[in-house]
Amino acid sequence: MDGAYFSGNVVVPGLGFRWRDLFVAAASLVFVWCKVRPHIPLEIEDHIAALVRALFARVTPYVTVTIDEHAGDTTFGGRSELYLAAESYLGAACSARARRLRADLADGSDRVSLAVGDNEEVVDEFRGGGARMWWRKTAKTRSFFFAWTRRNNDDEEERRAYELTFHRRHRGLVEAAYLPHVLAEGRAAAVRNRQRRLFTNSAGGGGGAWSHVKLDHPASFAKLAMDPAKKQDIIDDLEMFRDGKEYYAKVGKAWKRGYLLYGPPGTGKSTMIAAMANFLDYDVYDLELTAVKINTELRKLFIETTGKSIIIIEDIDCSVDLTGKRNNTRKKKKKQQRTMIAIEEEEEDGTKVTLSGLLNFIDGLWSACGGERIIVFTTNHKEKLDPALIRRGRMDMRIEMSYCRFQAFKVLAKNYLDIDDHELFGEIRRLLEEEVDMTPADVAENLMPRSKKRDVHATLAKLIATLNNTLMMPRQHAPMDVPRSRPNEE
Ligand SMILES: Nc1ncnc2c1ncn2[C@@H]1O[C@H](COP(=O)(O)OP(=O)(O)OP(=O)(O)O)[C@@H](O)[C@H]1O
Ligand SMILES: [Mg+2]
Repeated sequence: MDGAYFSGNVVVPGLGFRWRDLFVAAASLVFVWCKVRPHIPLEIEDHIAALVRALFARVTPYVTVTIDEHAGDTTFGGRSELYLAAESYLGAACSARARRLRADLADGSDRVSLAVGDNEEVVDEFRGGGARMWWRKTAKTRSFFFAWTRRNNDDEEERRAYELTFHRRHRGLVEAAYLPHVLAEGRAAAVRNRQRRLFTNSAGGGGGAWSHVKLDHPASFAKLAMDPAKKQDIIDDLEMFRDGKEYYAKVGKAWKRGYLLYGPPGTGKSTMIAAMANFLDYDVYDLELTAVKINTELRKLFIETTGKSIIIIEDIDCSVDLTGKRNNTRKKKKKQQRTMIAIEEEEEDGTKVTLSGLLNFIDGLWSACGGERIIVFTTNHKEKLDPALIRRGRMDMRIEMSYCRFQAFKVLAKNYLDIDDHELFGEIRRLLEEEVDMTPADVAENLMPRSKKRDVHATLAKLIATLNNTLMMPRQHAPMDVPRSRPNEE
């Protein structure tokens, strides 16, 4: 007759009063509490809550860990890194099970991120359900005034925290494995949600400081016109790097990698860097060396870069004079109108940016400020670079961006005309492979439709005519021409 215990007139076993009385007493308590609560100062309410928790703690086997939003140090704007990681972790791993969520745009991003709402409880099954974790986000308003002043009180301060509750037998597991797991996964989710940024030190920052804009470049490896085998090598190398945290730690190397991209203008060096950043989901720091006056500024800029980033120094041969001899003819080029920085020898007083300063930063310094950074140099004149700058170990991969050959053309034809094959491809192949050096930028320009009505045949015929015209012109070996060669990566 178990069910009879719940009929109102039945006496609660062992206690000597009826269920109905128990129910009325509990309801009265709740009623009184609701009435009185708005008039209780929060400090007292906290004490009552602590008392209730302490009473419960005596009878329950569950342990609760609180992760407060505010932290002592200001690294994350005064917020606790663990709190932020827990927020991202729960948003990614458990929000599907939550019924009350908060949507937000992360830091000027277009991506909406979801977080678990206030006072919502979500359950996380760790180790395939072997350990159950209950998470609750709590938000309390702390006021130093009494409750009747609370509603319109601007001095109110919100205390947010995550409460993690688990069975006490999982205590060791939570400390040793679960919280580190939350931290790592939460950091990774935060990186995925963030708006990537393009930092520059030339605009606004006064040369010695970074300013940033939203990084939103459509480049991708799929759209990059180059030899497919070489492209695959680069993708493999980047993947190895991205997933190589443990490997770098094991061999005792700083988790960084250097790339040198060289080739004539318009062969896709800058496009390749954008594709790399998009592929890896990294930020980009575009370091304008000519805007940096002294080594100490350069050091500061390097230290301020964060992990998961690509630091690029474009046209390195124009930014730093590696021989100390200035070449007057180069001044004609727009980008070479920049002030040259004499770096032949490091100035005694350390007031100039020098080659040795640059090498020091590349080698030593950044290994001390965290990992996961890629540095990319670009140049139109590889032969003019100081061997010290591009030796193995500093530049791990040297990639030649070359004139457009047939395989690269096929990518552009797909991008611009949406075709995989055409009767004119044979002629284009012959011209590009055997006769004419044309940059992918120029080929792409010829493939751009001139009107809404796209005439593929006419466009390809026009490209052939342009290629033939180029063939007619006497070939100039401008100083920036790299010797014609098949794309090959060193
Ligand atoms: N390999 C390529 N694949 C696809 N598009 C390309 C390629 N190379 C050039 N382009 C097109 O040409 C434009 C100019 O290319 P990009 O700026 O990447 O050349 P670059 O090698 O960096 O030149 P520079 O040496 O002058 O800096 C790009 O916006 C892109 O549209
Ligand atoms: Mg470029």
